[in-house]
Amino acid sequence: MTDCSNMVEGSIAMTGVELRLGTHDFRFDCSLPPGRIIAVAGPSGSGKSTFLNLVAGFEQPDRGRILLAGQDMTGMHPAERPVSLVFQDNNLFAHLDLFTNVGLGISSSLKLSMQDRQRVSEALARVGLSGFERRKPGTLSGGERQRAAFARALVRDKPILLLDEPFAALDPGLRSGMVELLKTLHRDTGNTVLIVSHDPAEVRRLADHAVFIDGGRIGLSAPIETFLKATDIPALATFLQH
Ligand SMILES: Nc1ncnc2c1ncn2[C@@H]1O[C@H](COP(=O)(O)OP(=O)(O)OP(=O)(O)O)[C@@H](O)[C@H]1O
Repeated sequence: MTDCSNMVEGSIAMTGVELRLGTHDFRFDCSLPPGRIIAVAGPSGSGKSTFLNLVAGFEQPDRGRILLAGQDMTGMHPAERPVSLVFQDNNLFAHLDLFTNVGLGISSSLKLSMQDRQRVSEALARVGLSGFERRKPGTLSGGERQRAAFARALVRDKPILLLDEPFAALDPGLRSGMVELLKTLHRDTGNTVLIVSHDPAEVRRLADHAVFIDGGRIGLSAPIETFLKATDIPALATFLQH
């Protein structure tokens, strides 16, 4: 039977991907389901951010191919890929107000049409930040800043959303609110979410599918029910116990 998953918008596949960074070797092969929330877990230094950076295009493989939505994206610049990103430190520009920060998700030169401006306002409303348009990031709480970063990702309207520990800097109460917001946004957009997480409880609450990375290799890529039962992989068993 032919595997058609790569043809679907939002699918992520790596074939024979190899990369060397300093003394570290990475080798990834995977085909991830589109339209799902996919957790990327693993010990510190195992290669989770590197995996995301390869999908985003911030790292280029020495060998192998990266396919997004069925298209070969190997060698392509991050801006050309069907991805948007949210990092732990939200990457907002401190000297620009929220409207402008979110507008940058649409146009780096801030040439915004009336329709674009409408989209910025709608994205801010969707993350609960209506009325915050003229506020600078420094006047916001950590949770509000992270919601603004989500709004910027939303206006980009890309089929794949990459999240590198987006809630790590937030306290537990805010984290759980952000997990619910992410689930709602995912339900509304149907995009593929790839989220690096150190927190097994977060993985359980969020993910449909999970990838476990250990020593620069994928130890397991499986639906969440299988993943949570795979205690025969010692490093995964340790992760799940935390
Ligand atoms: N540009 C680089 N040059 C040399 N080594 C690098 C480079 N980038 C990453 N590494 C190393 O590769 C390994 C994997 O890094 P990576 O950031 O992908 O791990 P991680 O699983 O995301 O870790 P953490 O959970 O601690 O954030 C680390 O040991 C890191 O120091």
